[in-house]
Amino acid sequence: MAATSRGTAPEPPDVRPRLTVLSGPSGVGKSTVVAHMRKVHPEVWLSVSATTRKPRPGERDGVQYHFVADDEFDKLIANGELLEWAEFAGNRYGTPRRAVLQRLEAGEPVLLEIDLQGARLVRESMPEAQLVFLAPPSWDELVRRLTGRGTEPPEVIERRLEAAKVELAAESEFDTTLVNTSVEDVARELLALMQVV
Ligand SMILES: Nc1nc2c(ncn2[C@@H]2O[C@H](COP(=O)(O)OP(=O)(O)O)[C@@H](O)[C@H]2O)c(=O)[nH]1
Ligand SMILES: Nc1ncnc2c1ncn2[C@@H]1O[C@H](COP(=O)(O)OP(=O)(O)O)[C@@H](O)[C@H]1O
Repeated sequence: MAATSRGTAPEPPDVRPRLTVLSGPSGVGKSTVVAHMRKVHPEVWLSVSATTRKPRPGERDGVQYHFVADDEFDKLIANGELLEWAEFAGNRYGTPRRAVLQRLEAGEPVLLEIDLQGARLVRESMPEAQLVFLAPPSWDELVRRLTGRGTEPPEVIERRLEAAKVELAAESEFDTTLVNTSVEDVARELLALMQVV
């Protein structure tokens, strides 16, 4: 043992709020869980992504997403303004870098709700992030939820179900799996993982 380390106190536990990444197949209930969590704990900060997807009815710019044109998204990438980005089912999605880093530096927990490719990129650039996988109770229930939401035409649902198969196969890459049977239970478990409660 090196002399300099003798008698030194053990490292204090790492109490820095961590970056938490929530991922899971389209239709599993990520947005529903996050909306419930924010209703119960409005102080929890959720990153608002930029996307080239068109808004769904009821979605507002700057709330669910920053809805941007293709060339604007190109600029965000070129200027290094995205922490990560990915193409998902024909649209691009990315996490604005500055806002996330500012919150983490201010000591606040941060939640990203992003796809599998984005989760992998975050793991590479920020290995201290915790990756949480939201799983459906069953494949049939996932199909029911995605179809029942009624926001996408059949060909888009088909594309998202193809992506879902890939996402489900990657569950073991995540630190924790939460099965979305009850929105309230999952939201509570997620808050506990984020050390909010
Ligand atoms: N990589 C990445 N994925 C994102 C980002 N924002 C949203 N996503 C993911 O993109 C996918 C499609 O999102 P969306 O079109 O809103 O559909 P929904 O999640 O099925 O309601 C989901 O898996 C989201 O988690 C982001 O900033 N980066
Ligand atoms: N625990 C749950 N039980 C039943 N239905 C759910 C549950 N969680 C979400 N849903 C429903 O499933 C559909 C997809 O949820 P959504 O939050 O849009 O998924 P995602 O954001 O993962 O694509 C919505 O119609 C939502 O109301």
